[in-house]
Amino acid sequence: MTFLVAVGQLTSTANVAHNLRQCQVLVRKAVKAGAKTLFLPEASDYIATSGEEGATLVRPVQESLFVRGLQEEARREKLPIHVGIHEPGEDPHKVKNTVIWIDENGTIAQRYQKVHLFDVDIKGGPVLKESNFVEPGNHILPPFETAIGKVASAICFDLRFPEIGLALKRQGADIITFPSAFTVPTGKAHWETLLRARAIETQSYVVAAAQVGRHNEKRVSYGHSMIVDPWGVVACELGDGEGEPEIATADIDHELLRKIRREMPLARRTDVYPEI
Ligand SMILES: O=C(O)CNC(=O)[C@H](CS)NC(=O)CCC(=O)C(=O)O
Repeated sequence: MTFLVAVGQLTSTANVAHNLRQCQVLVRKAVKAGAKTLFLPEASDYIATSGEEGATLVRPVQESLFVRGLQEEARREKLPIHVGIHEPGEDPHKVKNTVIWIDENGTIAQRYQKVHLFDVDIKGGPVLKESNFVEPGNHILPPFETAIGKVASAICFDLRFPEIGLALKRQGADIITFPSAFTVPTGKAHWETLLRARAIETQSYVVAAAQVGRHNEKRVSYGHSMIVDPWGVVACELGDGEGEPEIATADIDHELLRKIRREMPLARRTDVYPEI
């Protein structure tokens, strides 16, 4: 069985209403292309200039015009949407970096909170301290059954930790998602290699919707949203241009998944190293 899916790419800013309109354009394009699910980037609801600005924009999902707008789209188009957002933290000064699965009825059926936070200080490169304004999650979300297969959610910087992908695969994932907002220097150096490595070692589809371009005077994202097949082939990819939000589509082919897993079983030596 084969299912066409779409990754959407946009440039979120601090204007939540505008970001929703951009995502609605992506929904239109995904529907027109015949996609059965739309995957949107990390922080699609907003990318703020500071943690303080973010704190003024974050809303609980029930009160979020962004989330409610996408729930309406999902229900109207019968199109599941996987989208990265922010939610209020337990600490009023912090937020949660989450991704939600809105099913074809418009219901939020799944939710994952990013467990690895991006705290870097690279000489001549990005300086970002996500833990200053984000609370980390403490759980992996077990892969969940959907019409396109078993989907597993991880977010952006989680991509650098093979353990999370391996754990999700062991729990039954067919498709592992990494909604992202990668920086340009780290994206150039590592993005495609990491995504392909995760696909090859888990023998799973990797779906990576990414933010692109200039969000504000401080932040630019790498783009290059892609879907990688379980053999490590880049099945579709977008560029790094700003402007109209764009989608790319690829098939999730369950025959190919089964074939690759059958032909090259990755039997682990858990007597030699720990099981993940
Ligand atoms: O909450 C927001 O506003 C959006 N979140 C992000 O952009 C996050 C945390 S700052 N970005 C990353 O994790 C980039 C990782 C990366 O670039 C790498 O691993 O190289």
